[in-house]
Parts: sequence; C-alpha cells; structure tokens
Amino acid sequence: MSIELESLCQISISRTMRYSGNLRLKLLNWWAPPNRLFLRHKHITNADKLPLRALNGVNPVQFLMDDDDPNPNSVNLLKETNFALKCAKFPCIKIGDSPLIKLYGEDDTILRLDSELKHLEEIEKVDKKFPEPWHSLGPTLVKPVPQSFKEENLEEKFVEEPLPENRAHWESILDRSLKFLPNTTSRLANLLEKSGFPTIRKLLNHFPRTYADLQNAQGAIEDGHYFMFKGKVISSKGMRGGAQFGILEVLVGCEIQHIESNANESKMVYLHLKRFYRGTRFTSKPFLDVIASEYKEGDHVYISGKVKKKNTEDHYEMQQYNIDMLEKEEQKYAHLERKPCPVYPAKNGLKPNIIGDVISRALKALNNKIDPMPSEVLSEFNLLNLFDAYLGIHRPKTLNDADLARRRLIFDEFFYLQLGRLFQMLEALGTNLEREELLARYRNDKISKVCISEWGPLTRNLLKSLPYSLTSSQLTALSEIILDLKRPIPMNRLLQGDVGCGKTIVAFLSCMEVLGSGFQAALMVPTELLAIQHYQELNSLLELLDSGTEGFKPTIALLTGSTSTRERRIILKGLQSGDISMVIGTHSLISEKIEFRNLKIAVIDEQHRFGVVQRGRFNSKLLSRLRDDSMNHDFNSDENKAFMAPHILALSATPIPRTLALALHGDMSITQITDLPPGRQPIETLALEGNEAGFEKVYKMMKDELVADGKIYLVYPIIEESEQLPELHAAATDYESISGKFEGYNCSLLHGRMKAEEKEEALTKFRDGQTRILLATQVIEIGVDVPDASMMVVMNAERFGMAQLHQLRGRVGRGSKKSRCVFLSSTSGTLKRLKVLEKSSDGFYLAQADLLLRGPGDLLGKKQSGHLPEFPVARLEIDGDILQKAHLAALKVLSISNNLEKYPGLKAELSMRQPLCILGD
Ligand SMILES: Nc1ncnc2c1ncn2[C@@H]1O[C@H](COP(=O)(O)OP(=O)(O)OP(=O)(O)O)[C@@H](O)[C@H]1O
Repeated sequence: MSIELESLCQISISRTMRYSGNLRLKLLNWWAPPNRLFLRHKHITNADKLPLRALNGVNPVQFLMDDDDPNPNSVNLLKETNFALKCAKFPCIKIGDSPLIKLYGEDDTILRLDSELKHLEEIEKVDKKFPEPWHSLGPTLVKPVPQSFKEENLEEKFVEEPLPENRAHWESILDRSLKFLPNTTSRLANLLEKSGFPTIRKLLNHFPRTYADLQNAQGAIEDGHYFMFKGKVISSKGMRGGAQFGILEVLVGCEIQHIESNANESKMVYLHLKRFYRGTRFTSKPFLDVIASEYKEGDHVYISGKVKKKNTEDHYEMQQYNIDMLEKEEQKYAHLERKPCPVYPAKNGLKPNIIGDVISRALKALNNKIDPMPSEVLSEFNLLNLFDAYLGIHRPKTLNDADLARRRLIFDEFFYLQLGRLFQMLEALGTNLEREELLARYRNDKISKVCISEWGPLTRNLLKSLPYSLTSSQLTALSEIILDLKRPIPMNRLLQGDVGCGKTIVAFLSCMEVLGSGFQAALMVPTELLAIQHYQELNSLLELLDSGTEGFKPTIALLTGSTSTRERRIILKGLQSGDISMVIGTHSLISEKIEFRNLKIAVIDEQHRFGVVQRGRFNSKLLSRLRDDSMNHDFNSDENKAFMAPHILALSATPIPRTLALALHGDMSITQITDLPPGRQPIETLALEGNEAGFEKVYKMMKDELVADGKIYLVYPIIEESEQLPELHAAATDYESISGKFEGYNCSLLHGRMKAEEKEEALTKFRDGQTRILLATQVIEIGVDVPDASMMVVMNAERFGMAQLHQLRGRVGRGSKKSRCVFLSSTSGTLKRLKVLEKSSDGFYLAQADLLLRGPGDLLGKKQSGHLPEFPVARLEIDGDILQKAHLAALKVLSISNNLEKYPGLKAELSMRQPLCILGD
C-alpha cells in the first residue's frame, strides 16, 4: 500500500489521524536522499507533523506502509479504513487506488522549505543538553545548501504565497504563527509559542539585550569573545558521540595577522566547529555522512561566533557559531569589518541562540512590503522602513544602524498610541466637518496674535478691572482657549504652568467668556480648601467689575462635601434652571445628581489628581445626554449648543514634561504658561540636616523673618507624633512648642482632619495677618495662595517627592516680597537629593531631572502612571523628541484620511495594537 503526495511538502498526520479515527500510519521514511526514501520504523503519533518534500518537484513521493508491524491492529485498522470517505475531505493524498486526499484547508497550505536535515537540526536545537548552532550574522554571505535543498526558491514561494482576500501583506506575515516560517518544525513553533512568541511580530519584537563587539580575528584571540574569521575547511566529520547523539565537527584553518610580532607576519589558527545532534536516530552512518558532506576540504568559509581556547596552542573550539560559504572571489579576499553582534535575552527558558536563529529565519522571510506606514510619513520624519528597522536592530552592520532602527521602532510605539487616541476622539464626533475642524485646531496649536477686541464684553470687563496686567504667555494661553470656545466642537486642552504663574486667572477669564454669552461654567478642584479660596477670589474680583458698562454680573455658587443639604438643593436647582451661572466645587460636581442647564466649559484644576477617568466621566455624562436627546444634531443651533459636550480645560501645576503630557494626554491640546508675573523674586532655598545645629539656624531665620513682618509656613509630614515613626515631626504635636518659642507671634494649625470651616478660618487668619505662623501638613501643597507668605520650613523633607517639594515651595514667593524656603532632612544621607532644589527653581527642569532619575512611574505617582501605556523599547525620559514627531505624524495621517480609509494597513495595525480603539471602547 502506498500514499502518493502531490508536490506536497508537509503532512499533518494529526489531521489524518483525527479524520480516520484510530488509523495509525506506520511510515517507513525518515529522511531522504534524492530518489529514495529511507525506510525506518516509526509510529506517527497524533501530535507529530512530518515535513516532506517533493524530491524532484514533479514526481510524487512514495511512502511505503510497513506491513510487518508487530502490532497487527494498526495494519488491520488501516485495511479496514474506508479511504474513499477520507479522500473526499483530503483530495491531495493518494492512498492505494483511492482518490487524492487533501490534508490542509486552502488557507493553511504552505509550501515548506524544510529539508529533512533541517528538521533534524531543529529537534536538536530544542534540546537543552547541547549548545545550538548559532544564528546567522552575515546575511549577505552565501550559506552552503545541499544541492537538492533549494532553500532560496522555497523562500520565494513563502513570500509570494497567495494571500487570503482582504488581508494585507504585512498582516499576513507579521501576525502569522511561527509555524509558517521556513525551516521551522511545528515542534519548535509550539515551543516558541509557549515561550511567548505566538507570532512573527512578537518574535521580531524580542530585541537584543546588547551588542557584543564582533571583531576581525587579527590580533590576540581572547577566550569567550566574539570573532569573525575567513578560512578554508580542512576536514568535516560526522561522528557518533556514544549511543545517544551524533556530532558534526568541521575543522577550519584560518590565516590571521600575528600582531604580537612583525606586522607582516601571519599565523594559522584552527577552529573546531562542533554541532551536536541528540537522539539515537542521529547516530546512523548515512545521516552522519550526509551532514559531513555539506563541507568539503578546501571550501572557503566565513565563520562568526564565540571562541573557546583549547589546550593545544592556536586551536579554538566554537559551539555557538555561524558558518557561511564564500563563493565569490571578492568575498574571499574582502576585509572583515568589525560589527555589532546581537546578544539576546533568554525568554521563558528558551535559549538566546534558538531565539536568534529563528529571528534570522524570520528576517529572511520578510520583505519591504511589511510596513503599513505611509511613505510620505517615512520621508517627512526621516524614518527607516519597518523591514530595514527589523534588519537594523537584529543584524546591524554598525551601532549607528541599530540606533536608527531603534528610533523607528520607538516611533511606532508612540505613533500608534497617538493615532489611537486621536482616532478615537474623531470617531466620537458626528460629522466630517467637525473632524476637519478638530484636526485644524491641532495643526494650528499655536496662535500668532492675540485679539482682545474679539473677546466677550464680560471677559474684557474683568480683564480691565484686574489689579495687574496679564503676562504675555497668560494672554496667549487665554487667546488659544477663547478661540477654541468659539469652535463648534468641544475643546480638550491642558493648561500647564509652574507654581504661581497665574493659571487661575486664565481659567476665570475663560469662564467669563462663556458666562457672558449666557452659558454655564464649572470649576472642579481637588480640595475643599482650594474650592473656597477660588470662590472667594473670584467673588472679590467680580466685585471690582465696572458695573456701569455692561451690567451683567454672574452668580457663582460653592459646592463641596461640607455644603449643607438645604444649600445643596438650592444650588442644584439653580444649576438646572440656569439661575446659577458658575459653580466651583470638589469632585461632588461630577456626581450623578447634578444637571446643568447649559454647561459650556468645565475647568478641572490639578487635573492629574482626578485622573483621566474622572475627566472622561465629566465629559461622557454630558455626551450621553446629547445622545439621548432626540433633537437634531446641528451644533450651530443655539439650542443644540446647550447640549454639546462641554469644553474641557484641565489645569496642571505639576510640571509634567511635555513628553509625559503627550503620552498621557495624547488627545489633548497643550498650552504652557512659560513666564512668571513680573516682580517675583527668586526663592532662596536651603537644604539642611535637621539636627540640633540645623534647627537652631532655622529658628534664628524664622525670628528674623517675623521681625521683618514676614509670614511663615511650617510644613510637617504627619499630624500627630507616631510611635512607629519617632523621627518624624508632627504638626499638632509641635504646635505648643512653636507657640512658646515664638511668643508674641500667633500661630495656627491646618491639617486634613480639621472641619472645613476650621480650615477656612485658619487660612483666613493667616492670610489676614492675625496669625504669622501656620503649622500645616501637605494640605497646603496645592493651590493655596497667600501672596505675602515669605518663608517656608519643611520638616523631614525627604519624605516628600521632588515635584511635591517644588509645589510646596511655590506657596511662598507669590508676591513681590523676597522669600526663603528651608528643607530639613532627617539624616545627612538624605540631604543630597534635597540639594538639587537649592540649585533650581524651574519646575520643568526639576520634573525632567526627576523623570531621568526615577522614571515616569515615580514622577506621576502610582495612581496616574497607571494610565501610562507600557513602551517596550521607548523610554519616555529620553525619547521625548520622537514622541513629539509621532504626534505630528499621527495628525498628518488623520488629516489626510480621518477615518483611515486611505490607509487600510495602518487601520489593521492599529486594531491589532489597540483593538478597543477601533472597536469603540
Ligand atoms: N499677571 C500677573 N501679575 C501679577 N500677579 C499675578 C498675575 N497673574 C496672577 N497673579 C497672582 O499670582 C498669584 C499666583 O497665581 P495663581 O494662584 O493663579 O497661580 P497658579 O498658577 O494657579 O499657581 P498654583 O499652581 O500654585 O496654584 C496670585 O496671587 C495671583 O493673583
């Protein structure tokens, strides 16, 4: 009985088995020289796949079924099997006289490149006991291939394999299983899959940990180093290594320059290249002869890999190597340039060499059609195409190649993140016009001139009444915001500025622009204290309004957790009816019960404390109302404007470097206030050890400050003394002793456990000058504004993060008075970090330094960094410029095709990387 294969390269026995119940094919073949199949007893089990090859491409291969099976059942079963039935399902195998049986479905049929020899090698490679052949480092050189195994032709077939309809080329290759790679047995593919490489993309994204220096073996050859050689094969032997394995040993002689003596002298070194094949079946003579015959005496070869000295002088052993045949004359005499050699990290027990070897094969299977990135983006942003990037990172000729490749791969990480966020935002918009409008805004993020005359009368009125003039960056920021407010789509803007730069007034004026045209505004802040402060400040500014001109004075309400039920009810009613124009409050503003009549702007102060989720909730609450309403969606009609999602203006004093801001808020426009109001004096900063001498010095400084009419904040890490942390100073505990020490100057206490009115009273007394020393915890960190506070002392300062300390320091120096800040450390060891603050008062610089020092997670704190996506290659702290480019590129792509219809490849890639984005989260 025989099975005929029709140019078939692989049979999945498991499919046959499944199909034919208990059928066990006893195949006699193992591996094949040109015209015959070697017969060997082998039971094929359910899981086995046997790679086969049509030996001359035309004649069918014959498999002989062994009728001498010691187990008669299998033969009987075979005989009893109704092949006619099977053949209907598998029409390309012929069993006996039956019609052909097809083993795979149309899509799965892949022409395999496997040679039996390669198959055996792979089995070796997964074996843990022996070192594996080393992956190729010289892709330009020719590899010796046994005559009958025409690898190149088969590779071509792999690449040109017809793709299923609607599947882009890059999608079909990069996202395919490793099974489809040339020379990869299913056993190896399964092993790779289990180790975390289910697709070719995953494998190619396993980047080298570092690059070893692959040197031309000209000088001294050091043990354990990577070298490349050119030489001639002296002998090639296949040997039995006992009953369990076969060994191929190729001896190569290389003539190298002997640098220890005269420069013109050369010497011979001998390389013993060893490869092991584990398994009794690899000990047979025919097998050993065939592997040995791959290399013939006198062959010119190129070898690269790690050397190990042998006992005999000038003899080296190489078990991790790559060998390529040098066929062209110029290759034989060309100088070998030193180059980087990728060193891969192991993964889930999989050895780096196996990984490197499969990566080599994957690279061979790719071509430059795999890149979905539009060519205009590649050229505008000076990027390598993806194919070259993969080659560059895995097989660089120079370290510069690797660096260029790395930049392209980082670009992708950022680009798809930005594209996803922007795409999602555009998807949420109804019409094409709105999308174009939004993109136009992103493109012209910066405005060139400020036109105050185009602002609303209320805004101009308040501006005129201010006791100071806005700085130029405050004016530009406000213009950008007002321009956004006039547009028919919701703004999503982040206003950043260092502590005390005057963001609040910009936010107030933005709200006035909206209130003046009859809409409502909401200002949400993280603490009650801040809500009260803003409420008081806005009311006192409105008092200054020149009531004679326009006559409209908006009504402002304060809504916090401490607002009484009765008052709350009145406020909610007022917001619903529109009688209240603006509400300032804490996160109670996003509670479900609040209904606005026509909210047009929501300002979120210190937005990083609320996190992206809460910001989104504010938004979606109103969005859902918009969707629920059965009105027509013409955004320009006045009625509909009331139901449009509100404009969002987020304020952030935490100086997030632009890089981080983009990564976090890729979907937001960013405005930065870069200057401070005039007349500010630099804060004199001192970092001291909090020992006796340190405290004495500080008390002396405090006394001087009080005598000079100053006001002092004392900041503590905790409220009450703690037994667990005896070294920490506590605000409430210190109150008595400080009051005693500075007799004649009143002190007050402010901490989170106090009631809202008590906090307000303490702050008001301090602001009014009734108390001159305020002992506080970090509740004052955010937004507290007492312009004439002139000194701050922070106890156990190392307990606070750098950004936090910078925020705290920003509570002083907010007026024209010269101010000082002292950071006291618990020990001398912790003083060093605090000294950085002595040198710089630039929040952005400090944040950047923090980012470099501690990485993004630490800078933002756990809560917020959870919103940061993970970047496998990129490091936010150093790759900010690439992120910026990626942002621009994403905008460019979307402005050409805002639904990505023109770029199906990008869309496919995006859906693969961020499926929720395309599906609609
Ligand atoms: N252009 C200006 N000229 C003079 N003083 C100004 C100007 N703008 C704002 N101020 C004042 O500067 C102080 C700090 O402003 P504001 O509280 O708005 O800063 P901020 O950026 O919100 O700071 P923080 O991040 O600390 O909350 C306030 O007292 C404010 O009145």
